[in-house]
Amino acid sequence: MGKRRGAAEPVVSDSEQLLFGGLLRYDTGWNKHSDAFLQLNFRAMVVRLPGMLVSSLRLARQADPRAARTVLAAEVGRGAAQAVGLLAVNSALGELLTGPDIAQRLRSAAPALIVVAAVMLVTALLRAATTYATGRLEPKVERVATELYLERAANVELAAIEDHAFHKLLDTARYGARSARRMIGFGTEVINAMISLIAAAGVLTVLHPALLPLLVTMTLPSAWSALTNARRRYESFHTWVQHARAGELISSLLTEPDAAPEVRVHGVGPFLLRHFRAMSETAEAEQARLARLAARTGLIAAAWTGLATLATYATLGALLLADAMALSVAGTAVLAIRTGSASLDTLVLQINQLHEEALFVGDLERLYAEAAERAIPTGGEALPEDPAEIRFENVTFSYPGDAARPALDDVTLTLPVGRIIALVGENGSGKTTLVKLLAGLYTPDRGRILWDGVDTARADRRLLAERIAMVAQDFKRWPFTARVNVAVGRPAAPMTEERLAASIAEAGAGEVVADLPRGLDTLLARHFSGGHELSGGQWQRLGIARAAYRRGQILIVDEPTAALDARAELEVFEKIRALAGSGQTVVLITHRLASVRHADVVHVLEHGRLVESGSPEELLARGGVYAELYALQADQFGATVPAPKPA
Ligand SMILES: Nc1ncnc2c1ncn2[C@@H]1O[C@H](COP(=O)(O)OP(=O)(O)OP(=O)(O)O)[C@@H](O)[C@H]1O
Repeated sequence: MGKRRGAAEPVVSDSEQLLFGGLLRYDTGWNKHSDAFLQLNFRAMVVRLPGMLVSSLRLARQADPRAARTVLAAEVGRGAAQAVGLLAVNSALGELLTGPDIAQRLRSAAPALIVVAAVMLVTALLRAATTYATGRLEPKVERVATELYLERAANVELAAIEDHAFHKLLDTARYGARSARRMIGFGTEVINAMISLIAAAGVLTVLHPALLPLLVTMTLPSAWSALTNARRRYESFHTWVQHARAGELISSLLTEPDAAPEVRVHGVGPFLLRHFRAMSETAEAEQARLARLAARTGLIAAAWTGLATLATYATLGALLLADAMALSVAGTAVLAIRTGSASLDTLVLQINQLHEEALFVGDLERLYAEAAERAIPTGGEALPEDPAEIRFENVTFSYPGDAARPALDDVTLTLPVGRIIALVGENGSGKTTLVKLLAGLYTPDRGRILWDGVDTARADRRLLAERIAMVAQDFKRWPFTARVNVAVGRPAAPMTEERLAASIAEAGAGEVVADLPRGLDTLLARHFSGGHELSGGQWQRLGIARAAYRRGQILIVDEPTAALDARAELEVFEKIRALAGSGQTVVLITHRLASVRHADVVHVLEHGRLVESGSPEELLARGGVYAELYALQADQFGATVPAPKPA
């Protein structure tokens, strides 16, 4: 489809430009998405109807097969009952309107009236059954769909999570689970309305063949208006989803504990609030645009319906004038047209709602598919049980969208197992990227990472992760108890007090835990009642305890002492040395070169390239980058303290 006429170029608001560096809206124009899911025309909707009904039924069966069967049976029953009811009413009317004696007419109509009463009773019972079963079914459907969503999302590669396009899909698909829930209700209504409409249409056709097309003509305008508005809403939702996320981000920054100190000291509150208002106003303008268009479409549809109604009654009048229809039949026809058009209206509205929800469920299904494509692969070769070394061979890696500046550029180095290996280099030189590749969080664009002879690209990624314990620079401070914060290092292992105590002792975190008001059961989230907050250094020790609890073959510690005081720093390095003494491989990233002197091997990185390798002594003697950085730090301590000025 071509670009829609009159679609103005979006204007970047000042807040979008200043805070986010540009437009936050996606171009979801019809020019870009010619997929079937965006083709919201009447034909496409009708063609997709069976598929939509089947997909909601499938979800329902997956969630609760018994409830699904009850709903289906009750709805089919209800539709059939309505058809029988309509025929009975028709026959009762026929008996009542013909014949000379009113008592005789009433007697003749009695059986049909009894059927009408019975049908009403059955309908009420079936409606109760549907209400109960749907009530049971809906939350389960939402849960099943949400679980699938979360499970798939948690299983994708880190690169997918960092990819903004995938994130957009995550955002939009989030609404799919709720839509799946709502589809159940709309699906049952559609089935019901369809069956009752068939009954009404049948009666009308029997009365006069011209009446059915007239009925359809009367209903078309509202169908068109509902569809047009649904398409606009859906398109707008997709365009604005990132903008909406940014608005939520700003509002959460105003309330979240991490930002609270700066919000207060730097007076960031009014600044954020101003931009929150500006962004909300931009979004409100879009809502106003949609409302304006909806009002206009509604008016056009109403005019069209008015004309069609006029045409219908004119036709009836003409049929009467031409003696082509009896007056009693015309009366029944008016009744049938009114009920028929009401039920057709309902049907169109329900199909439209079902279709709108199905679009969001479609997003969810696309997420399932894309997440499966970008999932961490399962299976693969086993890694050697006791490798002698891990080797990076000509490894090059660029972050997505930044291919011109590789974060690692043709790096070849060896990590001897059972030793302390230090990675050194200035900010942004690629140290963290290197350990992320080692941990299998990313895979090299070129080159290989070999465990003895086995290329990790072919290895089972889950087995690789099994071997790694990592204290990342920004390790997660889980808002749970201290116990969980340690044991989450290996959640699959049974949580024993011995293992916890040993890891805490290994990390030198005993004092931190002892100082907590409820020991390991203290909740480490200030914003919950009974919650407690730790200092940066105390958190760091818990982070190291978590890595110790994991008992991985390779321990990666990225800046382990950044938040530690001088004494604690010494202690942590002692612990790390002891770990290496017990055969553990430690890959250490640190800027404190004094602590590096206990490493067995030091690799120095610069702009993503390996520039030096060797023991600390060798590197000092060589007088290269390492020696220069070392001298810079040593100088700071060597500088004489200025003598106090005489009073
Ligand atoms: N998730 C990411 N997405 C895109 N680029 C990234 C990402 N992480 C790091 N980079 C870029 O890769 C380069 C290397 O970063 P890396 O974090 O590996 O450096 P580092 O040596 O660990 O730095 P530091 O000493 O500051 O921790 C930098 O230019 C950085 O901007």
